[in-house]
Amino acid sequence: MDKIIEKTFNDHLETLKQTQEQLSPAIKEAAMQIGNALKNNHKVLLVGNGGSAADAQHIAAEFTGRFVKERAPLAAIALTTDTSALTAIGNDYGYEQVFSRQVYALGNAGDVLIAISTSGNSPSILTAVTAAKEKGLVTIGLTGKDGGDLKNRCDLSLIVPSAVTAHIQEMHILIGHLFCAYIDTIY
Ligand SMILES: O=C(CO)[C@@H](O)[C@H](O)[C@H](O)[C@H](O)COP(=O)(O)O
Ligand SMILES: [Zn+2]
Repeated sequence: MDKIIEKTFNDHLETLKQTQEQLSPAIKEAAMQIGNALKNNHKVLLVGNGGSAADAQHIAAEFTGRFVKERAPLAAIALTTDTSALTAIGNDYGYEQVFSRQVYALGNAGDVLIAISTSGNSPSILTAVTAAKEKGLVTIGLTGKDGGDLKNRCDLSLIVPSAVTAHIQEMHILIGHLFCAYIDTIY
């Protein structure tokens, strides 16, 4: 176990360093797009599966609640939380459409979709991005590995330089917190 702990910390630190070096400008750009949308009375939608669903919810809650600063509540919704919508859409149309149908229903031009997928290949995430593009949303992909299909479908793709799902997720939540830190500076 000692070896596992040491290796995991070291891998995490290496991923952290590479992510800072490679993604800092893209993180800033994405944060500014989100801030711009919110300032123009648009909202942020978030999607993800498994651990990334938890990340989507975590980030949405920082916006509607607060991150660090006491500021106005901001419009963000994780499309991963409504079990009635998820089970109805999944049951009637197939799991691939659980997020896309909600994006068609709730998304408006100028809103932002944050699509979180470590592989960049989850069909439910790819269809959500397709729906978002059709409706004129700004699409930001948080991914990893080789970026998968998500890489070329989003307006902005932040590809964490790691092949390990857990470390990619660890960077995604850090990136989410950086979005929140930027938003705190403009409100
Ligand atoms: O948290 C983990 C693994 O660390 C899992 O729950 C993981 O999120 C799930 O297997 C997801 O279905 C993976 O999907 P994706 O990140 O490739 O889109
Ligand atoms: Zn996980």
